[in-house]
Amino acid sequence: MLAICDSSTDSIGGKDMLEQNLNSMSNVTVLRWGIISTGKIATVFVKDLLIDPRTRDVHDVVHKVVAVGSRKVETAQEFISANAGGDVTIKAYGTYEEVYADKDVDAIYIGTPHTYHYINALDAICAKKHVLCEKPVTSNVPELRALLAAAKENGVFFMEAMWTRFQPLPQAVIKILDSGELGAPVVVHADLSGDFDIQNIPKTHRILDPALGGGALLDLGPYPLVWAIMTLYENSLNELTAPSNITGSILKTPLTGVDANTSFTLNFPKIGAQAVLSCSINTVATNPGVTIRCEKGTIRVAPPIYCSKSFKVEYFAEGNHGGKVAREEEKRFDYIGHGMHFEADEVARCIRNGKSESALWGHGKSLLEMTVFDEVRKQGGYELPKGVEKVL
Ligand SMILES: NC(=O)C1=CN([C@@H]2O[C@H](COP(=O)(O)OP(=O)(O)OC[C@H]3O[C@@H](n4cnc5c(N)ncnc54)[C@H](OP(=O)(O)O)[C@@H]3O)[C@@H](O)[C@H]2O)C=CC1
Ligand SMILES: O=C1OC[C@@H](O)[C@H](O)[C@H]1O
Repeated sequence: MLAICDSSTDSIGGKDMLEQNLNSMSNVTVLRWGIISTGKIATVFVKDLLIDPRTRDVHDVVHKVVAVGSRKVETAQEFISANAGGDVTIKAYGTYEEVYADKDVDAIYIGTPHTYHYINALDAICAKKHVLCEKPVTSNVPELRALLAAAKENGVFFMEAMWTRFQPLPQAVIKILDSGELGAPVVVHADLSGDFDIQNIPKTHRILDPALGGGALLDLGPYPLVWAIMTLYENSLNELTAPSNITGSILKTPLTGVDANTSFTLNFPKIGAQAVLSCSINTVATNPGVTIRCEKGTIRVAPPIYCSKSFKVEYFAEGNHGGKVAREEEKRFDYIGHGMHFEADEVARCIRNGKSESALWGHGKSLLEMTVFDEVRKQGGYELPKGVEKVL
């Protein structure tokens, strides 16, 4: 299982430079990953995993890709050549099952389309592998509950890949809110939209195909929602009190019937705050992508809200209720890589520490997310085709 190395051990296999250099590092946890699927986001994830953590000033964990599974072995081989420098120590498999069964794999990353997350994660969990599963974690709440029960039964770590939660910018925003300098939050607006050129892409594209959970809500909705969760649900004044009165409105595209434009709201009565959220697949994102309106000022987060690199804070003049800005600050963030390594580091640390879930993005927050999506789909009349949801 997980290898914990100190300077006196040679228990890490492989011959690449990074591993050889590990001999000079002490107490480093090496997490050995199996990658499920070879699509767009799996590519980004693997590239981030393979950045030498020391260049990111991370010295306690190291990620090693040991296996890649695809529906075709040739695709897995091409993926390794293109994204892992053709590393011959990485095993290419033509089925996902072989990755789950591989004894060298500690943790599985799942990057398949939404409606496959449940079955892929369940198979991995049943093979007693730890799991990091792309967002949205499942198609609905019952699927997620079944996965959480399976993870508990098999004693494995499970996390939705909500990478935004682990990035430095949101942590800085949360710190400002928690400092109380801006007073309590009142309204949070967040949007993630993307122009997917839906009139011209094939109807089988995952963003349009209802069988793959297509549409804006399940693909883009997790990001406005994570901002609401981070700023309102997690707000120290709210004490993790669940939102009430979830509303949702869906405008479907006649192309395939998936939601092209969705807006949804959540009330947080304990702190008197509301989240107003939206997502679209046929227009570009708003700028700012997130606006956090507080009693004494406003935070504006630049798009893309899933890995924003800057935000502005406006501080209102003392005693001014008209919103006159007395002071404005801009904060910028930069880091090596795309930003998925932060969540991978969290997985490695949680597993090293024997945790079943992350304290930052744990099971309860994924459950809240899926509860919101189920409710919004219900109110908006968006049903997935029969048989797509594996647990109802
Ligand atoms: N965190 C983030 O920023 C992002 C997350 N995502 C999430 O990741 C997931 C995948 O998105 P993305 O990488 O863009 O998707 P892609 O279509 O690019 O890749 C999906 C991969 O899943 C595998 N797959 C298995 N079954 C199917 C099927 N029936 N149809 C199509 N592909 C299948 C394929 O890999 P193979 O052929 O090797 O088996 C395919 O390459 C989604 O759930 C999405 O929400 C997506 C983009 C960004
Ligand atoms: O997670 C995501 O973030 C970026 C989007 O372009 C993508 O479709 C989505 O899956």
